[in-house]
Amino acid sequence: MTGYITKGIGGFYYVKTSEGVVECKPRGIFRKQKITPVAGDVVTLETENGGAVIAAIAPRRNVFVRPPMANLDVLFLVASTTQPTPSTLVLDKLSAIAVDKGVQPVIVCTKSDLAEAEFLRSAYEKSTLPFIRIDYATGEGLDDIRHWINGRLCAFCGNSGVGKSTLLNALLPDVERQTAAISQKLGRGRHTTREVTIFEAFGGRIADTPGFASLEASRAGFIPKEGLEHAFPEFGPYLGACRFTGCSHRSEKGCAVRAALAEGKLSQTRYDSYCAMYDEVKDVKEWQRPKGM
Ligand SMILES: Nc1nc2c(ncn2[C@@H]2O[C@H](COP(=O)(O)OP(=O)(O)OP(=O)(O)O)[C@@H](O)[C@H]2O)c(=O)[nH]1
Ligand SMILES: [Zn+2]
Repeated sequence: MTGYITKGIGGFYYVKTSEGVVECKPRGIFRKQKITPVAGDVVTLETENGGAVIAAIAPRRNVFVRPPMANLDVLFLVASTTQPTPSTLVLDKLSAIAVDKGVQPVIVCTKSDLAEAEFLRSAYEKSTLPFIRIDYATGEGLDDIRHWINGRLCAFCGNSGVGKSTLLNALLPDVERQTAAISQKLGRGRHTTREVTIFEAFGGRIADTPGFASLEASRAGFIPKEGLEHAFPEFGPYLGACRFTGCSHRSEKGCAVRAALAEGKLSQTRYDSYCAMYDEVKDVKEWQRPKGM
């Protein structure tokens, strides 16, 4: 029997299969191999001593350590127009890590009733990142989010106070009922919201990830300087067209990326974020790079 892990608590895992949610433990072999199953993992279950055990974990498309989850398709980067003030650098760092891990970032702008969304919209207009403006008065943007969720495993991340819970509740008014239903099945009295929990909704899956509230780019991933240009997908058409191979796109003559920027084909804030990220990693030596990210 196969399924995917919806939640893991205290060494137990809850696996959604075609026959419902099954509580199980991983086989001892995983501990020996130092592999920890995480929410989102696709697993094969077998019966051992009358109980279900995780016998195999399918190869992961990607994995995050904090919050622990695997096989993410879409990361919604939630930013508010104000309160808190948005930072394109933070958004660009997180989106770069997402792209580097093969996750589609989608920028979601909240609190459009409190301040203009124009600053954020124009920052992403020349990027390839989808930009969704939410307006609860008209319902604008909510269908776009539902479309992105359809058929995919998604998570929401953003600073405290940007409006993630508000958005989730607007999308899924019965979220509390679902949470209750799932925790009842979990039994054992372990009712906690600290763990990643995956819900099914809108033809896809949403990971409720408390940890993504404080997702810190520096902990979530490390992109070496050679990889950085690929984490800004809109640079793609210009890569390889620079005069010098190995061009860092900062000050070299004949740089096609800078030419595109000068022609207004690229966003200045995105380019500035690229340069800031490049500066942060340019002197990090091979042996100093964080492992396992
Ligand atoms: N005016 C306005 N207020 C909003 C909007 N979205 C959220 N808020 C308010 O902003 C505050 C924070 O919203 P939350 O949904 O709790 O934010 P969060 O991102 O879940 O915050 P954490 O739980 O701390 O991570 C609440 O008082 C919300 O009512 C919006 O679109 N417009
Ligand atoms: Zn260049």
